[in-house]
Amino acid sequence: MTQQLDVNRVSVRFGDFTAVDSASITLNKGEIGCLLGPSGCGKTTLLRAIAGFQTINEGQISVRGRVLSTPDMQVSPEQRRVGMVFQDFALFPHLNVSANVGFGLRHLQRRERESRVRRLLKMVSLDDYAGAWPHELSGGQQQRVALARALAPGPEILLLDEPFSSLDSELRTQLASEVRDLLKADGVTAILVTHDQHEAFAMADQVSLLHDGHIDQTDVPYNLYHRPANAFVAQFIGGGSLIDVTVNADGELNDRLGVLDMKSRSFAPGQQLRLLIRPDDIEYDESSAIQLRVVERAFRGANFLYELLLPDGQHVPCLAPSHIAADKGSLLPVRFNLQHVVIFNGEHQVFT
Ligand SMILES: Nc1ncnc2c1ncn2[C@@H]1O[C@H](COP(=O)(O)OP(=O)(O)OP(=O)(O)O)[C@@H](O)[C@H]1O
Repeated sequence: MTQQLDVNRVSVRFGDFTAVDSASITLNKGEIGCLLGPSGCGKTTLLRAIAGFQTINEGQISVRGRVLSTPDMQVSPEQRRVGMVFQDFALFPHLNVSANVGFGLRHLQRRERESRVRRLLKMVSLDDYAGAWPHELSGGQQQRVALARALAPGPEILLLDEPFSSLDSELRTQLASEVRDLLKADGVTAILVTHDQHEAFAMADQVSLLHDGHIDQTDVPYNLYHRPANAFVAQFIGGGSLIDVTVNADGELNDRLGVLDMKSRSFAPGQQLRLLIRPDDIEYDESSAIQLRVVERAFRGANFLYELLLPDGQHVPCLAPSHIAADKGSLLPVRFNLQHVVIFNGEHQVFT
């Protein structure tokens, strides 16, 4: 497979502060990557470096084998064949939909330009809106126009910077998977920046989770969830809690969790481990003898997300149907149902 993007050990510093720390990403042609992470982790800085708006202090960025950035050299953004879609649509308000999409195609003959614009509008299902003005379109439609405009010149790589964040959350995930289908159908290589894991999972083939400027893990969404490389990834993805546990004399973890057989995992009695508890690992069960006190609760529509207190003072999350409405301070009968046991020894996951 042809390698399209190669970001090789790139660092970006602002004075003494390292915003991106030796980040590496490779994408093959047609692959969709994602930079995911909390605010301030360096996502936008890295994307800007790939676009050519940001100088780098270490490493190298290449697209299709052509070196675009090193600490000593930087190809300008216009010469990179990189398309960009931003959060705020940024359509030209005085141009209609067709003219917006055709904006980067002015070098083409009129007939060729019109036919490419038609094809792109069809691709984003807006062929009936060619003559419409941006203000006549919904947010989702405007973002599809912005996407068609960015794709019009045939970029070698498309960069999407929080493209759906001004849309409401339901539309966001839906549009993310629609855009994925469009990019896949056209074989476009793309990188999405987002802090929303649902958007990341709906759209990307591989997700790089950034934390304080460095990439903690690059993986397919399934592995980020089920095989998190470290405690940060485990807690960021899926909103879990890591609790301290001790292996008992029989080689089991059995205190408040019900028995988990650790024998096959070669842990020594007395060994201290950390166990990842995700909200859906703890179920409401009115017949259970385990009763945990409610510390916090948040209404999530179909569910309540509870924070529960373990006898030793640690907190765990629990997702319960919203008809189970236990007040703060009351006891909730629960059962641990650990579908996928994720165990950490110190910072690192123990693969079992
Ligand atoms: N031009 C700059 N000068 C100094 N510091 C900067 C500059 N640009 C970004 N930073 C700092 O670098 C860090 C990373 O910023 P960046 O915008 O890349 O984060 P982000 O992950 O995209 O965050 P967000 O999701 O909030 O946009 C932040 O601490 C930010 O304050």
